[in-house]
Amino acid sequence: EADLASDTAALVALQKAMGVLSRTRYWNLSEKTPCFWLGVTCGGGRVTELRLPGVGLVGQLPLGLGNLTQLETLSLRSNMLSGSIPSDFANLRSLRNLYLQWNSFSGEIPPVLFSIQSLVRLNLAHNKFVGPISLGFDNLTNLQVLNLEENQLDGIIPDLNIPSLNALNVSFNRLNGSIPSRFSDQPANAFDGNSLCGKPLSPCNSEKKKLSAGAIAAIIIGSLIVFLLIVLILIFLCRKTIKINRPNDGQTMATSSGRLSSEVESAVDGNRGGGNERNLVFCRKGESVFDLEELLKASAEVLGKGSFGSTYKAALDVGITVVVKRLRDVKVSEEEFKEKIESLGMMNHQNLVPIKGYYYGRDERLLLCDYVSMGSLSVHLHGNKDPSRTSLKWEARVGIALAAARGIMYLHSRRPPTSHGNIKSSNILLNRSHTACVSDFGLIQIASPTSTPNHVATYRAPEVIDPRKVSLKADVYSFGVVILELLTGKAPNSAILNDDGVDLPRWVYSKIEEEKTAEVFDEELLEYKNGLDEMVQLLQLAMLCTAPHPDSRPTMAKVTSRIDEIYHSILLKEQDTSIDKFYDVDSTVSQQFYSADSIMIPLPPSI
Ligand SMILES: Nc1ncnc2c1ncn2[C@@H]1O[C@H](COP(=O)(O)OP(=O)(O)OP(=O)(O)O)[C@@H](O)[C@H]1O
Repeated sequence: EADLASDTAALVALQKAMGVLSRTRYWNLSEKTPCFWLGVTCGGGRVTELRLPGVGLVGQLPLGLGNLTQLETLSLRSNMLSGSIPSDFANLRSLRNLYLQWNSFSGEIPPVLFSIQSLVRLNLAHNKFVGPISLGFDNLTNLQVLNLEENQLDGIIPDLNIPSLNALNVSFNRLNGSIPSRFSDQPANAFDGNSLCGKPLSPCNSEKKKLSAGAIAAIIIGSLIVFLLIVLILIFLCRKTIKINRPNDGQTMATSSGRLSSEVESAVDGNRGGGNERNLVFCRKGESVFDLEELLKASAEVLGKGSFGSTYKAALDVGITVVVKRLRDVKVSEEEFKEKIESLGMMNHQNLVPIKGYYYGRDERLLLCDYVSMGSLSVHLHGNKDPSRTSLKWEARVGIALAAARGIMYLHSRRPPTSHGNIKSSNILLNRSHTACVSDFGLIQIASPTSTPNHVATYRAPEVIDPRKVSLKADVYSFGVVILELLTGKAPNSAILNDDGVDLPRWVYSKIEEEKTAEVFDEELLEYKNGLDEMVQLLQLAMLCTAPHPDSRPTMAKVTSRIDEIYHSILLKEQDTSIDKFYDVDSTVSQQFYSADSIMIPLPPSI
């Protein structure tokens, strides 16, 4: 007979398989009941909810979870789970909500899911499921929401007969054919990124009328003429130098586009000839799926002009989008440049933006990295002050700080340790899962900043006179400024501060000294009255990081573990208040990161 003891056994099996849960702080085995463990909710003496989103679970789910026969909600979203779904999930007879999105589950959609008839919401989006969408879904007679977005599913969309289903999303798979008419009232974007036709997308050309030979010949000749005209226009356009408008503000995305060649081709050409043609060098085998010619042909957009030169987003014809950085002022020899970039290219961590490769010519040095699509932290915090915009939630801010800290800690823990040298909010980028990744690491040691924009200096530790002489402790200082930026919502180079001639740490110090600590926090954070303790803890950490003397600053390892504790304490509180909006009610992760409305709650005058 199943009881709380068998629930506990299931959780212990999960804990054993998932290293991260072994930290007794979160799942303390000496407690009599698991009902107070992180992410666990009980009802009627049994475990009814298990929510562990984004806690770093890695590997395959073990057998045993099937013991949780009263479980109603299982959320393991945004982890790094892989493999398949254990067969004993068939025993989860009460399961209504299963959220497994943003993991790396693979193989065909496991048939065991089709036996969980109680399912109401099933989210398998952003995994690596392959194969067809099975008619087995028809067994799920209570299903209301099915999200299969961004997997690698192929074949047709079967005519699933699930009367309760009111939201289906199969976008970004490899599906083809016509959309069954029963799904024609779904939004068109639920089918994007496939080869589908029929309502709500454009109609399928099912009726092929017979054409005469003459008509066919006329169509072919007509198409050829149009094709030739297009080619001629394209050749004309490519020869003409297309001026790319640069944005005035480095944080604004340019909208006008042209070819990358219009910016860099002449300088690259200068390196060619004499039988000494140079090409792109890729850091990892298997990435060299395009060459310099193709890169130059890519359509390009200026992302901004940073301290090392201009940065472009280049969309190649092969379907890959990369970021190209022109390093204006490379100070090291070619040999040193190659060695350094190749060693930076070996840095492999989920919170770093990987360097893909480079081009080294006489007049032109290009650096290639992955394009990170959801914009920089700087843009999210300060980009658009339109009152109707959505603000970055408190939990998301701390999650970003934690992810960035992990990326930087990875650099610091290399042998020999690598300093980042240029930590700031425009170098912390958010990927599609809103995970923060740190970019531009190590570049300061090979390229001199062409200019020293004000905003670089505002992140720089006071002891750093020569920006190339960076240290691990100087990184900790810059990261401390980023934390203050997250807490205050103020850009370190903002006019309010700079007009008074103070930098962000000094402004915060002065507020604390005046006993006006409450004024330090971003107004948008005031709605999280429950988070005040953690805000103060994070503020204390940021103050330590920005201590004027480098020896007084903690190491990145200490900073990371402290933020980790603060983050988990926030998760635990959310758990206590069981605010459903925090997790999974919606099928998209992004909606969980932002809150639209901010309610002003007065803080005590001093803390
Ligand atoms: N890999 C990337 N993916 C997406 N956006 C990027 C990427 N790298 C840079 N950006 C964005 O492009 C813009 C310009 O970047 P760039 O690195 O040239 O300048 P910066 O970050 O402002 O200053 P710095 O050169 O000192 O790092 C910034 O808004 C940055 O957030």
